[in-house]
Amino acid sequence: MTTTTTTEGSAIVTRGLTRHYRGPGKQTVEAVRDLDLEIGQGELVAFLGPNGAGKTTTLRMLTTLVAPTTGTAHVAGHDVVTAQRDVRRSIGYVGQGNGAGLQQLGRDELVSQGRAYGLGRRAAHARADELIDDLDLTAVARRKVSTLSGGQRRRLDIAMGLVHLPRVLFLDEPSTGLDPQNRANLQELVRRLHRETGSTVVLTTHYLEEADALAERVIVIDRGRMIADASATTLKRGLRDLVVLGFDDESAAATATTRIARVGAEALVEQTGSEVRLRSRGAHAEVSDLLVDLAGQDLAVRSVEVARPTLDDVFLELTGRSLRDAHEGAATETKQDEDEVAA
Ligand SMILES: Nc1ncnc2c1ncn2[C@@H]1O[C@H](COP(=O)(O)OP(=O)(O)OP(=O)(O)O)[C@@H](O)[C@H]1O
Repeated sequence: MTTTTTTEGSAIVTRGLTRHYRGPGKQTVEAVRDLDLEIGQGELVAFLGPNGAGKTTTLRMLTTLVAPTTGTAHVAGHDVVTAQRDVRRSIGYVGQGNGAGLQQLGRDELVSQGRAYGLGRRAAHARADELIDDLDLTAVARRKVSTLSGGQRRRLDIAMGLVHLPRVLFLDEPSTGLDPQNRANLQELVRRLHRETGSTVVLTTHYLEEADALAERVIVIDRGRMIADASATTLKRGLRDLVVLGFDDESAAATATTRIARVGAEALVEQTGSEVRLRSRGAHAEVSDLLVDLAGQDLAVRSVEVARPTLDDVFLELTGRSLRDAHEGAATETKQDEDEVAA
């Protein structure tokens, strides 16, 4: 059965999308709560949030792998509950595990995937060769999957997700576990794919830098709820720069902290050893006035660093917690696999 949403041009539309699981002690875990979302054709979107925020559950509902408890979701115009086959035909999904079979050659995996999506033998071979070319997989394609590096396997997984030219590509934490160089390569690959194919790309990440560098739109998720939805630039607009002033020693920094707090031009003064950290809206203008004032007090500033706001600052502003801390805290929680509340 094919259903069509009323929202023209949208790749993804959700209304009140919610998923509960049964957690330890039989209490209900609200993994995703009341998500209203609209993602247009051709957008590149990142779901950003700490461990356990609900990113994977959202992706699994949008890819028909998990049924919503309540609410609705349409992907490429099809209902994820009543038109699962249509949804699956329209999407590519690269999950957190490696999708490729270990003993197969990379190219054979691509061909098998094409066949699984209904391509004829000749078409599946042609598509595999096209992807090998496009994604620079020539060396990878001739080797057994078990011998590939983490970065090579992720690239092969992405190629497998693209075999049937999906309208919407979902990537669940594509660069987790990769070293910085491979992460940068993978991000470049995603950017290029998005540019060249015009597909909608939705990825999850808990790397702030990745969301910042890659996505046109960042949807911040925390504790199952969407708490922000905008471009990284818009999210950071209005937040203060971080200014770190270095002094000769702790006592000079303490005197400077008192002075800065008294002058009151800057906000959130905090001393750590011989450094003073503060937030400033117009760091460049304010800091030069401050340096003149401190020099007038015989307080020599030995170093000045000014950092623009990051997405971590956005998360802190929204939740009162740093994303990095939230991430570590949640990582200690246990997952109760296979103990799901029936939808
Ligand atoms: N199968 C399951 N059974 C019970 N609880 C689950 C299950 N899957 C997820 N959860 C719980 O649902 C919440 C959301 O988990 P989810 O995996 O969606 O988060 P996430 O943002 O993708 O995290 P990560 O970055 O660690 O992948 C967590 O509290 C998690 O423990």
